[in-house]
Amino acid sequence: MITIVFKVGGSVLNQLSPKFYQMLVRLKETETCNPIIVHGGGPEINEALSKMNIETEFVDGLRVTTEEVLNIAEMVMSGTINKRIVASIQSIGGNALGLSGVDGKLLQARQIHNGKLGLVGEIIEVNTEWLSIIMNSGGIPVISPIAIGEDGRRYNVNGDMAAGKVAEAFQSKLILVSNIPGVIESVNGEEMIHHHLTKQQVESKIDSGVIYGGMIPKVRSALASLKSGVAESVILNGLNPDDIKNYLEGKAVGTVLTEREVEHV
Ligand SMILES: Nc1ncnc2c1ncn2[C@@H]1O[C@H](COP(=O)(O)OP(=O)(O)O)[C@@H](O)[C@H]1O
Ligand SMILES: CC(=O)N[C@@H](CCC(=O)OP(=O)(O)O)C(=O)O
Repeated sequence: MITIVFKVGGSVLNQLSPKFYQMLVRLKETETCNPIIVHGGGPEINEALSKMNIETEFVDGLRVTTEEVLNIAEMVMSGTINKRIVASIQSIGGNALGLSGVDGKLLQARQIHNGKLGLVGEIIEVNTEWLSIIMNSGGIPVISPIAIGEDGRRYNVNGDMAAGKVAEAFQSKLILVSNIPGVIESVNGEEMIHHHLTKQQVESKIDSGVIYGGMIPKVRSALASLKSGVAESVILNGLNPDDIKNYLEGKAVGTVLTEREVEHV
């Protein structure tokens, strides 16, 4: 059975309709695919930090992470958010197992940018054995992107980047579920969605500022995972559950990312 990695962004987590989880449970029950959820939690981490009067800063969509910030990110993502998703799936009869990248060394990371962003990591290895055991036992893994280093330290990893690496490890499709209908650009005062973007187009839209903030790690990790054999990556609107259904039925929704130009876009 094929695996599909669903990255659920913090932007959309609390607004997802029960239909979303029902669809995942149905995909699993009908043996259409093995879903894996990797989630984020940026807005809730911001909220927790602000309540504690801790300032936070992002560089190209990545949070500068001190030990203090890491502890809060872990509390929010591996604790509250992860268990909330697991409970949502369980409440509709699904069987979910919530873990962070630290558990069972599920996600091994190393520090990036020579530590300039603090305890921010990138995934170097995914423990597919543990994940396969969960999936083969009927479970839906729900993963929080706090990872563990070979040095034994925990690292904060952007959710999109973690999801891209999990998709890469399983050579699976990657569906990035966010609160926008895809990559949007304002042309002559009107907003349009790019239904298809290549690597080259993405880089030029980052340079020109059309793609900014949290969309940067999203598009970059989607493209990076493609290089390693992932069939396709797509950015979809989780606020419209039909988007995902339509996408799985082969209809043109959201923004599909490919290495190069393809026909039928
Ligand atoms: N060209 C773009 N099209 C759509 N959204 C964009 C674009 N560039 C930047 N963004 C921003 O990226 C956000 C999605 O990234 P992020 O907030 O990290 O989402 P998530 O929490 O779902 O991972 C959008 O809400 C929007 O503010
Ligand atoms: C290093 C880094 O930036 N980590 C992210 C992890 C959460 C995340 O990615 O959340 P979204 O998916 O909601 O954006 C952060 O601390 O916000």
